[in-house]
Amino acid sequence: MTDKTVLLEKKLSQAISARKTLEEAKKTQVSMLSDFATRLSFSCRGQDVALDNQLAKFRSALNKGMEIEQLTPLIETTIAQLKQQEAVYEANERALTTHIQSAGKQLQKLKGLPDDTRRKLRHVLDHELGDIKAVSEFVPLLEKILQFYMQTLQAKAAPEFSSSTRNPELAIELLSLTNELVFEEDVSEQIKQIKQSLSADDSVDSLLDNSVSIIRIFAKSIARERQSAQGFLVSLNQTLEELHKSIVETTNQSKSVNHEVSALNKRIEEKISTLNHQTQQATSITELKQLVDNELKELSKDLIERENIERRDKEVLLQSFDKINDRINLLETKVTNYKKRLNEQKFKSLLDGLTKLPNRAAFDDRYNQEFHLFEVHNSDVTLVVIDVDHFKSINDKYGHSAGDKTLQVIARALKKSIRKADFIARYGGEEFVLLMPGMPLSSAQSPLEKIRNTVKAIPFRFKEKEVQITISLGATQLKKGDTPLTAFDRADNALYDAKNSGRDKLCIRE
Ligand SMILES: Nc1nc2c(ncn2[C@@H]2O[C@H](COP(=O)(O)OP(=O)(O)OP(=O)(O)O)[C@@H](O)[C@H]2O)c(=O)[nH]1
Repeated sequence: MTDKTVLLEKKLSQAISARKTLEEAKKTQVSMLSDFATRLSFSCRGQDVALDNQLAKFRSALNKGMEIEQLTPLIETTIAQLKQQEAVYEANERALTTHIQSAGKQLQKLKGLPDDTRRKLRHVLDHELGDIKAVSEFVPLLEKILQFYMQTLQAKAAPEFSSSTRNPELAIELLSLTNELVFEEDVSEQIKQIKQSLSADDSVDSLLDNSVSIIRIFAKSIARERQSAQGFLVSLNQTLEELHKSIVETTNQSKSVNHEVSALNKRIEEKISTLNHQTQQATSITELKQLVDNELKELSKDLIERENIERRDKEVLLQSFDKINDRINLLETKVTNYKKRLNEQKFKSLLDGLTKLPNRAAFDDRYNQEFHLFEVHNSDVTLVVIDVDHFKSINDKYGHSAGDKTLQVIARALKKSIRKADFIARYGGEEFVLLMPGMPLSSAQSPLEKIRNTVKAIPFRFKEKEVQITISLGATQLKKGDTPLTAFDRADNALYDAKNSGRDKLCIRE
């Protein structure tokens, strides 16, 4: 073997080996490509039956290892089919957007859609829907809209007032209304039970029951009050009529007696004048004596008769006066009784006469209820005792009525400075108490400081002098283990702290 042959052989062997490597590489590439195409075709499966069949043919051709020339027509048909499918996709996407838009708009029109849901829905329709770039992005969006539908359906399906729905604000309002009303003694037990029930159970069902009971009691009490007022007026009228009759009778009696007496007087006068005339005509003492004797007898008869008439008249008059007196006394008793009843009602009333704020009795009632609620719900309740500083000196310097006016102005300012849920009362003298349900002590400090400054800023003017009046406040929060008394004492001690540290201050005791 020549050197040339050896070289040729070596080159041939190298060429064969290179070709093998190339073929192997191509085989791997084709296999990878075919695998990729197969997987891709699988992921498109289920979109369209014709496309599915076409892709199945393509996969089988790849698996059989068909040559590219054989695959080409298959690929071309598949591409055409895919293009068609793409157009269908785009149309579907547009239709989906339109459907979601219109479903969302319908949902927006529904009543009872919760506010938060309405806001989120608007965001989905106005922003998120426009940002969609692939069909798959519709899925979370649709999930969201489905949730909105469910929330709306739930809100609609729930009865507006489920019997177990709770409404503590309404319970408190009913309690304070019940406190402000004045009820008769015989329903006090019933009212007590209603108040207890309002404190213990603030479900709508129980509130409705209690409201109906209160209205019933109130309607009954109004009817009774009206009946009693009517009865009083009828009996007043009757007594006045009887009085009038007695007076008319007495006047008539007096008139007729007067008439009789003046006729008698006339007769007496005539007799005296006749006697006078006859005495002048008499010629002898015996005749005169006889004449005077006779006339005097007649005269004394007339005088006795007049005396009798006058005595009788006096008796009748006295009787009549007694009758009138009795009637007037009766009238007086009736008016006094009625006045007493009105006064009792006023006394029982829970408003303080001077400041028109709830009084101490009203506070005690409310405080006990609030305490009970605190024990049941363990809610935050702040209790504040407020006292006007150096109030005695206002009385001393500017008079008691200036003091009264000051209390009225401060009471009005306090009332205006608190929340609707708060309860303020005049506890006595120059002392006020404030209950702040649902308010933790830590949050109460800022509004209480505001109240202090509001009172301080009131421009009082006495005897042409500007006077600044301040208040001291002691606050605490009801806590576990408290009794109404211990909590109140704590607030009172906080007030002493404020007084002892210079007044015009808010002090707290936890
Ligand atoms: N004008 C008026 N004065 C009242 C009324 N009720 C209580 N007072 C007076 O309020 C004063 C309260 O005085 P004190 O309790 O000594 O307290 P203070 O003088 O305000 O002093 P500090 O509380 O220590 O700042 C007393 O003089 C009472 O007579 C009221 O309804 N009208």
